[in-house]
Amino acid sequence: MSDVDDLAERVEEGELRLHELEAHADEATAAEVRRLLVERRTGAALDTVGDYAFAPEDAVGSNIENLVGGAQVPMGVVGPVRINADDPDGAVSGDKYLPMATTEGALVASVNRGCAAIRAGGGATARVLKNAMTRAPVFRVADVGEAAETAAWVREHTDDLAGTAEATTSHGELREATPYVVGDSVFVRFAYDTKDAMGMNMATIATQEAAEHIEAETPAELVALSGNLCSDKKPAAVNAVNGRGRTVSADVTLSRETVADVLKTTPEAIAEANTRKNLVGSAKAGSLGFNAHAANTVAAAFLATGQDIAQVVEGANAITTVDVRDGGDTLYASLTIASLEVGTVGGGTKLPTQAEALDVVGVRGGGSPPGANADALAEVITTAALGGELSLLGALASSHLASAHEELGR
Ligand SMILES: CC(C)(COP(=O)([O-])OP(=O)([O-])OC[C@H]1O[C@@H](n2cnc3c(N)ncnc32)[C@H](O)[C@@H]1OP(=O)([O-])[O-])[C@@H](O)C(=O)NCCC(=O)NCCSC(=O)C[C@@](C)(O)CC(=O)[O-]
Ligand SMILES: NC(=O)C1=CN([C@@H]2O[C@H](COP(=O)(O)OP(=O)(O)OC[C@H]3O[C@@H](n4cnc5c(N)ncnc54)[C@H](OP(=O)(O)O)[C@@H]3O)[C@@H](O)[C@H]2O)C=CC1
Repeated sequence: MSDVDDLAERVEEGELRLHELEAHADEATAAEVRRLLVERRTGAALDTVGDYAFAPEDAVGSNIENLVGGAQVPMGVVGPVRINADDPDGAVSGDKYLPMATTEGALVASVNRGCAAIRAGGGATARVLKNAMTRAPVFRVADVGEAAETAAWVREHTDDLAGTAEATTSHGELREATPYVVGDSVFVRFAYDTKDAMGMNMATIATQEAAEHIEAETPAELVALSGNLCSDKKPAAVNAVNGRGRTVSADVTLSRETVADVLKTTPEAIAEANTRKNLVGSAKAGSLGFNAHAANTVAAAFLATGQDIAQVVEGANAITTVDVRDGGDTLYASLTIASLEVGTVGGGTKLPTQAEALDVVGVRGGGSPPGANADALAEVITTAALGGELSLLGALASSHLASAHEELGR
């Protein structure tokens, strides 16, 4: 009997649990045993799932549990994204390609068209305006008096809390610790500069120590290390207003000719579509996203480059503005993403296809100075997403959305 059959039988007999296989076999064999068992129990064939390119030992223990194989998503590329041309003040300058992984036909073509328009306009300007990954524990106190006492202590001891939190990391820096009181609950929203890491593990580990410091010095007792005022992976106005991860803005000015040649419409039609759709429509919908589809570029770039895909929720907190200028000769457009949570170290960024995708952008690993690579990635994603906004607004304004998806998307 092979190792695989023997281990599968031990699981069937209840001697081993599915997640205990790595204690008895290497990671590749453990995954093979799981595929066999899942195939037997469900009738599914997992031949393609089992045909994956990463080394299982690189993923098990840091990226995945109960590994069975790999999910493959087609990857395309857009660009070049022309950004901060001859402008040394941005985190990135020049022409960059951006890999995008998606199954939505017409998406890459659309973002690519927007990038062509941006190039024709001489390129976009982009800036990271804030870098603040947050974690907000919730504490229990007896009453409002104790809550006020705790909040005051936090406000007066931010430097002490920074010392405690930063002892857990050689890269993270505590920027803010903002208390919020709701009756007998106290929340403290810790915000860190996490350099090139997206920073959720880093911030969580640092905040555990800081929370224990608060418990030692105040009447507060920790209830939950994440009290949802962070706010991670849930739609939340706090992120849209205060930012989370990188807050990034990009803008471009296009000539009337470029709008006509590349986007097949006029500046006025794009501006009207933006106002009625992205502003009025979003307001009527009660949306946090005053944009057309920023999440499309964010999600596809996140999948390609090893980001935490659930944080597309925050990446959709974006506002698109459009303005007809110079008496109708030009179209000004901007996209501001309030909470774009990206890293070039940590998480999924070390896996092979993801690392290669980061190489395409030129931002694999730690930057010089630390934080520079994640800032650059944030600027490139935001600029490409601005291209996506221009292209979709153009398609809507010229009634090309349905036909484009008939042709490329089904
Ligand atoms: C499909 C296009 C781009 C055609 O657009 P077009 O203007 O007919 O294309 P073109 O052949 O004239 O080419 C113009 C440029 O587009 C790019 N381009 C053109 N074709 C390709 C291609 N095959 N592959 C790669 N790039 C392509 C390329 O950059 C090209 O320039 P060139 O390089 O040739 O100098 C256009 O009609 C379009 O963008 N439509 C909109 C589609 C779109 O934005 N879909 C997004 C997803 S919709 C969604 O998920 C969200 C939604 C809609 O529900 C949100 C909401 O509620 O609004
Ligand atoms: N714990 C949680 O609550 C949550 C976790 N996640 C997951 O967290 C992971 C991402 O967390 P994250 O903290 O980014 O990654 P990691 O946990 O992988 O940690 C990254 C570490 O890399 C080190 N590092 C080396 N070079 C640099 C550099 N140039 N800049 C910054 N750090 C550097 C830092 O170590 P050092 O700190 O020692 O300096 C840093 O803590 C993802 O897998 C995500 O899915 C997502 C949501 C919530």
